[in-house]
Amino acid sequence: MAAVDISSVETAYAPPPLDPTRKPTVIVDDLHVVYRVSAGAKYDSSPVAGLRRLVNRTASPSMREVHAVKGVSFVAYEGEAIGLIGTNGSGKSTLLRAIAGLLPPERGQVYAKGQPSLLGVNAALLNELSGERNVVLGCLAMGMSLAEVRRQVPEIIEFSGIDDRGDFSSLPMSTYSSGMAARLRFAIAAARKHDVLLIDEALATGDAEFRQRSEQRMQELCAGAGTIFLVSHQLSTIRAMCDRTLWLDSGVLRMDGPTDEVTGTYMDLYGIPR
Ligand SMILES: Nc1ncnc2c1ncn2[C@@H]1O[C@H](COP(=O)(O)OP(=O)(O)OP(=O)(O)O)[C@@H](O)[C@H]1O
Repeated sequence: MAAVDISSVETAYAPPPLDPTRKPTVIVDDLHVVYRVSAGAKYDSSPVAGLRRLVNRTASPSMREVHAVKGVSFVAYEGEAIGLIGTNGSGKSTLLRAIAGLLPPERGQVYAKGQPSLLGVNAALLNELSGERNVVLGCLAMGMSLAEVRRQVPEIIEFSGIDDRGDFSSLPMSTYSSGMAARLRFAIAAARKHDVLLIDEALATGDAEFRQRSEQRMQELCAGAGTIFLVSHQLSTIRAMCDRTLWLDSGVLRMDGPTDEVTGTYMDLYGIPR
């Protein structure tokens, strides 16, 4: 994507005021996330090499820092569906992982109601197990009882639509297309009520019909007082599903506001036709 001058957005941006009448579900306060990676190409990161360095008291090779999220602050409320947009490497996935508690803040704080669930394209399902076994495992991992899981399995498989063209639920996940796997992941996650559900591009590989169904399910989750964060490069998906959008650029929160306004400014800046 061509370099653009973002300074006009920076100066125009003012964060939305806090709303004391609504219940917050996620508070992110001046969050900074830093990755540390070895700068040396020949760096041996194995435990044995680490122990050797410890015993010999040799210094670790130089580490490079990637400051992926820089001073992000916002408050999310019950019933909101919030889109996260930004170019590649702008820090969207890092922010979601920090909200899920999977990455420690370098500075600042994340406060969240309950345990936010991260539903990503890399969510841990086991390729060698059948779709149905993965549904059982996924539901148990989300804390459902076995009786509840047994009740829910047929409904989850039906919602995912993986059996629409044959009995795929009894086949190993390794035989699924990426779209089918994404549909199953979403169906599993959507089977439970979440206080905070974080979705990272999981819907991008689903077809139009499934996107419509998942949009409806997301609206139901929000109506049940949950908060949803959705990372997507598909601005049409964000516009269809989210009432509010955060725009990240190089780890900095550039805009936070109504989806139409934020995506409109983003599209104008990058010359994307509306
Ligand atoms: N595990 C990691 N180790 C080191 N740096 C990382 C790691 N993961 C991400 N980064 C860096 O952090 C920055 C933000 O990456 P992130 O994946 O959060 O961006 P993103 O907006 O989700 O990108 P995309 O749209 O391409 O998925 C990038 O500079 C990336 O190179």
